[in-house]
Amino acid sequence: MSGDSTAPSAVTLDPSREPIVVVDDLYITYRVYGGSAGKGNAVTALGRVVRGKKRPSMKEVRAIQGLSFVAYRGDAIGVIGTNGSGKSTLLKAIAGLLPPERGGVYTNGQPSLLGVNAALMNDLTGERNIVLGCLAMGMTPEQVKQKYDEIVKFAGLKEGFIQLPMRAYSSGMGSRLRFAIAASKSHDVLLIDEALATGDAKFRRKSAKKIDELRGEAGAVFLVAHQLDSIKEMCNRVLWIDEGTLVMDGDTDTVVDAYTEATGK
Ligand SMILES: Nc1ncnc2c1ncn2[C@@H]1O[C@H](COP(=O)(O)OP(=O)(O)OP(=O)(O)O)[C@@H](O)[C@H]1O
Repeated sequence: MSGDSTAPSAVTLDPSREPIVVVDDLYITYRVYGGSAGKGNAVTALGRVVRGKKRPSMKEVRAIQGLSFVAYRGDAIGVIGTNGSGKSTLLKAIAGLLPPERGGVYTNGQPSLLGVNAALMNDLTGERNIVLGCLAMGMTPEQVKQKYDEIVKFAGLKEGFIQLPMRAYSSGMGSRLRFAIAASKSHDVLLIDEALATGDAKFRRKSAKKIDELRGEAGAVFLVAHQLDSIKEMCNRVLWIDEGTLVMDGDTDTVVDAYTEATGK
């Protein structure tokens, strides 16, 4: 190392393993425009341009600040950190949903983000959501038919609920169905953001087993969860991030123990 504090944090590759995700000196910044100049719609913006006024005040939130690591085939990586440390931002960046300010994310294959707000339609029945969700993941109608029963069984909803609109589901039921849909297909890179948080202990055990299977077929799995138990059950490796920087990257027990000691959680 040169000792230059602005030098990018380098990624080191293990040549004996297949890299699936490379995050290289990644910076993500959100820009939030202040409210003092009125709402930011097109009319007010045009008015400002006509009157030669400046843009409303803008605040930058540096959510990820120079993060680097490599995920290899078969890795199940837990991402931990306190509220606002940048976990969800990192997953969205890996999914390609946020442009890097600097640095880059390279994935070998298609990333799929399964989040608490994964796009299921509240007014449609569970049944319709399964069909639409599977089609959206690229399955053919024939494949959807083959997978349908397995998804319903895995979600394990109470009798009859699959025919009800999803707005009648509890948050736990919704997250079970979301997970069941996502897990019905193997993914190159599967990103799970708190989607299992509302499941009960039995469902979490079932999910842990499923994630293990997916790890076998998938490239890599990432899991953001506040319950360290889920991370311990499901992950072989953990990234601890704080204020958008990497505090520790290592095997699950070592990192979770260090995190618990540092934060008292
Ligand atoms: N859409 C957004 N616009 C502006 N700032 C944002 C946006 N989303 C997140 N942030 C900010 O970016 C930082 C990281 O947020 P992020 O949601 O990634 O954290 P997190 O670790 O997932 O938090 P939590 O554990 O509370 O879910 C925080 O300071 C947050 O306020």
